[in-house]
Amino acid sequence: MTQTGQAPIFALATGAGRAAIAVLRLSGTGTGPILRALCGTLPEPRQASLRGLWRRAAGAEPVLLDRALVLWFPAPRSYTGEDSAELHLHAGPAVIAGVADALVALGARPAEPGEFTRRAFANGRLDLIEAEGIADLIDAETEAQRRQALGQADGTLSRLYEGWADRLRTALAHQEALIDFPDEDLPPEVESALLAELAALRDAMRAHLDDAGRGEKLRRGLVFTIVGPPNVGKSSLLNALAERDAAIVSSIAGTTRDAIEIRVVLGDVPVTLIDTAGLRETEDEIEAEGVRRALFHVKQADCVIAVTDGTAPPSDLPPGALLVRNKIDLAEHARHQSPEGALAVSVRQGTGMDALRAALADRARALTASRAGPPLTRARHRAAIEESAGHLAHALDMDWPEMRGEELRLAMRALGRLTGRVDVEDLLDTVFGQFCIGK
Ligand SMILES: Nc1nc2c(ncn2[C@@H]2O[C@H](COP(=O)(O)OP(=O)(O)OP(=O)(O)O)[C@@H](O)[C@H]2O)c(=O)[nH]1
Ligand SMILES: [K+]
Ligand SMILES: [Mg+2]
Repeated sequence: MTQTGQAPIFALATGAGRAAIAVLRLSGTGTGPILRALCGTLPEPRQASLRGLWRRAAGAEPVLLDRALVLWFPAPRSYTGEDSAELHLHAGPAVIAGVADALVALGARPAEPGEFTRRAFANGRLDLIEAEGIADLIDAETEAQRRQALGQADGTLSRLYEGWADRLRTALAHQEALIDFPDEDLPPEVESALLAELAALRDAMRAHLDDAGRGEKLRRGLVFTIVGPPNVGKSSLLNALAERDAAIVSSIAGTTRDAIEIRVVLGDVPVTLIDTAGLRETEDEIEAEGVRRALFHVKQADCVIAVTDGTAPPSDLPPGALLVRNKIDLAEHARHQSPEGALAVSVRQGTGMDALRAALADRARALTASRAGPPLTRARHRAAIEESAGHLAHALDMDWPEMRGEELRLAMRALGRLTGRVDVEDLLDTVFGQFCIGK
């Protein structure tokens, strides 16, 4: 990883679309001279200064492109750790294009997605876990997601993993002492303390892994699938929760065929709510495909909302399904007994809907609320920690010190890949490719 000498890159840091201001970011060797060519003099470091931005071509009159606030961040005190700048332009497309052209003429090139953050990583400004936290912060839609992402971006999660890596390093040093001085009279406590520490570390990792994917679910959002027999009011329920007519409702059984997905926020967690075809035996080929899709979405769901109108709920409901008995406004349905634990509602009249919304929000929170400590948030982290814990478990099974040492080294490596300390070149494209351009 190179520390310096990176070519200058630029990108819009703000989104596309009509706006008052567009922030253009510039970073890399040569940012200073480019800025000077563009606006005459370098502003004071880290102070917003109003400057005219000029295009100067040989043999032509200089052209004023915009008057903009310019910020100059000399290395290393910048996001990337390189010489960087921000241009706060008027956000018109012609202004942005004109300045971009001028930057290209001055030797800069448009940035790849995530390239600024990748440089920040290369310059040791943040580790991989923190970089992923920044990507999540950009994507966070709810307060709960924001909190989790910030805990990762600000290093809380990295400190947990670094703490394990430090303990492992110490354990490895003790193990090596046992290998190097087999005949010395090392007190027997050294080995027993080492084994106890390895077991404690393995258990800490397992406890962190064994969290039912809470952090990963909060990051991604949840899937709640609505199922039930035809005509019980599944689509009506989806529309009520979405507060719009997303799905067709009719008195004809078999109305819904394709699964219909909408995004809602329940309990401060983004949830994809899926309405499905009514479950029944059918000769109709299209409806049968709808039923097949419904069952697929039941399998994928974090929570199944099983709707009935007082008739028997679908058999084979997954454990934890939320039972909803609809149409209690109708006399012929009101006399049915609610299945145990079912919420009785009338989607049409709104009866019981607040209780149902509250129950769904509770469910969403329960599936995602972190327990002790910062949660695991990505499959990449899970894989590395599983690998590390696996090597620790092997190490504990080994009687030969050399083999135990080898397992400990492998456990270290897996942890090192987490924060990006070792062996990560092949990972970088995957991690940074997920970023938007300009970050
Ligand atoms: N009386 C009453 N009718 C309702 C209620 N909820 C839905 N309905 C009616 O029940 C009928 C079926 O509603 P849908 O929402 O299409 O039912 P569905 O379960 O999606 O039906 P399929 O997609 O065909 O499986 C419609 O005529 C709705 O207006 C309710 O709470 N009370
Ligand atoms: K229907
Ligand atoms: Mg329907």
